[in-house]
Amino acid sequence: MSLVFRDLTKSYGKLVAIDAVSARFEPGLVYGVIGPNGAGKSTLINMTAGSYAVSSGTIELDGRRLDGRKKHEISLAGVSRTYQNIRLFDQMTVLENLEVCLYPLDAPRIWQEVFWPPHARRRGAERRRICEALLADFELLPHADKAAASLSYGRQRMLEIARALMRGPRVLLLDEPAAGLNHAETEDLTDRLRRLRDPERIMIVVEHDMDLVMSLCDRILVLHHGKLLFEGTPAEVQADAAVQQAYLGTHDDLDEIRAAAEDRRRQRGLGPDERPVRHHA
Ligand SMILES: Nc1ncnc2c1ncn2[C@@H]1O[C@H](COP(=O)(O)OP(=O)(O)OP(=O)(O)O)[C@@H](O)[C@H]1O
Repeated sequence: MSLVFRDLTKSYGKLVAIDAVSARFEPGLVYGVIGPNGAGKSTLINMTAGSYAVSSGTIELDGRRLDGRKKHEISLAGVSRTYQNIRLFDQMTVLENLEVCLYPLDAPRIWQEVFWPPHARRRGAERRRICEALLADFELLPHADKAAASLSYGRQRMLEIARALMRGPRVLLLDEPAAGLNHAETEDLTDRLRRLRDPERIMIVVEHDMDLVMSLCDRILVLHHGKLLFEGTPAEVQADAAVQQAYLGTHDDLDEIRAAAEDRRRQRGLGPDERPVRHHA
């Protein structure tokens, strides 16, 4: 099983946001996608998840085209995602936010639940058990019956990731999962994402937080103005002269990445991140 981009391109009018990107993703590995603001990272995620149409090129999973398919079809093919801006059902409970993911799977048998109450009760209990197990993994079980909107920002992020896992995705796309989290929450998130590594799963993480990317990912893709500038291990990315020169190596560019991370925190009404500055290059 692999996910393959071939000459993937996305244009918005005259702006080419993703420019002939080719890449292959293998299961069992965690991939980081980095690049300054506007490099095209979210566009890549949005095309893979079917939120944005592809302008040209192809996306294949297991040799089958994903591009051109509808969002729910791509989801059923095993692709799941989280969003840069958290998208939960705010008024629903934490548990209900997970439960809704199971209804489409139950849809073919839903008439049994309508006409046969004991079956509905049994299946309802089963759904609850599945959701509670996942909530326990994410330490959210004590909050199961609270409204999602009442959770702290960090817990909402965790709930969104838990929701993305509900159908056991083969491709998990995480768009800036650390955005707006403080230092301790980011470390906790990094540990959790490490535990989601699975021999059957491809994980792709778009992130500005270099500590998270460098410590979590097996391979990193560097995007620059929509083009794939470099792909390699964290050590290779940090050591590559071209990447250093074009992206990581200058303080201006590192400052640009940090400014983007701070920007995210400000957008979410959080204070500045006070962790010590660490240089990776
Ligand atoms: N729906 C859209 N319509 C028009 N232009 C868009 C749209 N979405 C993104 N763009 C543009 O495409 C380019 C790539 O944007 P994208 O959000 O993919 O970058 P990014 O690397 O994820 O940036 P950031 O780190 O700020 O999230 C940017 O110039 C952006 O303004």
